[in-house]
Amino acid sequence: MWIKICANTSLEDAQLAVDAGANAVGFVFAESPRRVTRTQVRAIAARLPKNIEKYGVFVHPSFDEVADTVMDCGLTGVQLHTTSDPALPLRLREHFGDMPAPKRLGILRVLHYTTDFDAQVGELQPDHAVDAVLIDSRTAKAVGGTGVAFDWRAAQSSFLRSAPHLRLIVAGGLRPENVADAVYTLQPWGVDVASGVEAFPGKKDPAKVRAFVNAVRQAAAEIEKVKLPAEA
Ligand SMILES: O=C(O)c1ccccc1N[C@@H]1O[C@H](COP(=O)(O)O)[C@@H](O)[C@H]1O
Repeated sequence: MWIKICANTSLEDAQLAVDAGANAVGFVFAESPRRVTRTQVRAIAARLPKNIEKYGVFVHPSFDEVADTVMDCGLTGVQLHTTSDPALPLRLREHFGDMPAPKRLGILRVLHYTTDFDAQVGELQPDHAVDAVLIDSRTAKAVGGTGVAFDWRAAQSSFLRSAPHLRLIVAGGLRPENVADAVYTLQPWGVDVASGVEAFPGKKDPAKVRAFVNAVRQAAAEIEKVKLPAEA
């Protein structure tokens, strides 16, 4: 299972995620207590292993903002929250190329789990520009980094009904104590966490980061064990 530890603000925290066994680290370029600058991320990303995926998180970004930041910071992926331009993923895919990993720019489109989830999935452009859909919660104040979980049980049937063809990444209010339950309930392709592994906003807690990754790996292994040979 793919694991991203998001909203890192220092090399120490990003390296902690790498050492704990995460597949990807993320950096928030949007309004947030965890916001970082391009200068910071360029310096951090250059010191991380080549094989760790490095995602930039953007809210309502322009094409130029995303494309310039990818090049400037050496990002390998982007996470697009609430964009008013539905064609943005396709424009980015055309710009960066439709090659296979590891050269491919990862594009994650964020949807919020609300009662109109099915409609949101229906509005996704069927252009194959998006590699995975990240399902998050939102509050009146924030579109990400909320620390609030959505109703996984209710979401499960929506996912099966409207998004069985999509790679799903679950986010929103995940913590070391509840992530296994989310994995068992939703059986996603990946998980993502920001505030749930922090000591305080903008600073990761090493014990929480390790416990989170271990809990996901263990839950994913349990799921594999009960799969029929044909499904595995
Ligand atoms: O982390 C933030 O502050 C943030 C701000 C604006 C957009 C996205 C943000 N983070 C993303 O939010 C989700 C879940 O966060 P949490 O685990 O509930 O705190 C995650 O995908 C982060 O990438």
